[in-house]
Amino acid sequence: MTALRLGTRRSALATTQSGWVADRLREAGHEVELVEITTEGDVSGELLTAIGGTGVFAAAIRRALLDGRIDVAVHSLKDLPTTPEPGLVVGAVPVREDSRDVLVARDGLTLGELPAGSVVGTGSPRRTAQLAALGLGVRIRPIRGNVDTRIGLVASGAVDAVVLARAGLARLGRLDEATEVLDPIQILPAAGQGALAVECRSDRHDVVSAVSVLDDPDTRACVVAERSLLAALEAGCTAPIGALAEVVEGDDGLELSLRGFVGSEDASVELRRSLVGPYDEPESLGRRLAQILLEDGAAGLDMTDHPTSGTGEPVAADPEHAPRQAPHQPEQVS
Ligand SMILES: NCc1[nH]cc(CCC(=O)O)c1CC(=O)O
Repeated sequence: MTALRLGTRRSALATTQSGWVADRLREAGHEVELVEITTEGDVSGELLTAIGGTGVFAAAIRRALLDGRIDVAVHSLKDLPTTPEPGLVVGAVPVREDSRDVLVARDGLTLGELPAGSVVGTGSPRRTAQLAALGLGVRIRPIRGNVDTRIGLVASGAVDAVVLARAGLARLGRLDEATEVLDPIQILPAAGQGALAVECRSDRHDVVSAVSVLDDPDTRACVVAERSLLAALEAGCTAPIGALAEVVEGDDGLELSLRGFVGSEDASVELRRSLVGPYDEPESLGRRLAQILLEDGAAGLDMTDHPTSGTGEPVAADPEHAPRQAPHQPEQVS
């Protein structure tokens, strides 16, 4: 096999993630060449929920795979639509980072220490709905932009705090800027958060076999359960849904524990349920938990992708706040 062409977006997070996968493949004896891909989400300044959700990032990369311009693509799993793409396969789900969200607040504050009326920036309906459900009296301001931009909004005083994925900060080496790790009891992460998907063409058996060494079965089982929950709720990737699966020790060996949150951004609905099931049936576990959530009240909610309805003016990705990256490289909503 000649060098594997690994497609990557140009953002700091994307290149870090792709670089990590490239290094693992090189360790396994493969030659790897990085190929840069620009996506619609990278060039538009719109709120992501307004331009069709996070799928815009995955779509351009998937086209490059299908066209044969690249052999391998690395996605943040939480940004990958649950609908399978014909002709493509997730060849590996590497071991995942800590899946939790973190708070980055002014003056080292925690969520509980933020005074009522504080402004929390997030473009994620999932984070908005769960923050609202906590009843803290904070105001949500919709924002977008890459990690650097979002942290910059706290530094400049535009917002009092932002909520980010811990995994993103960890990969960028900026974990020390988090002021609190948010317990999933309060804020459940997005399905697949902290995990990567290594995607390739299903007819390229040489590539499928090369990337398979990166697969972590426990992580794969967990993210399959989480994504099955999302799919069974027929929810878009920007829906106000949280999901977290963990491998637990059962009476007869390993089992999967799955927790789910479904809510609305105005906190009029907030549902949390959990279920434990067999390790080797993650898909059914997700479907069964979705059924319970639907029966208990999620059925009436609109969970298709829709523009987020925060309480303040959107704060666009401001180039001034992102000195270390070009302004057209925002991260996705989640
Ligand atoms: N929503 C965009 C996005 N996609 C993946 C990550 C971080 C890494 C991950 O969750 O795997 C982030 C940043 C964030 O939500 O703060």
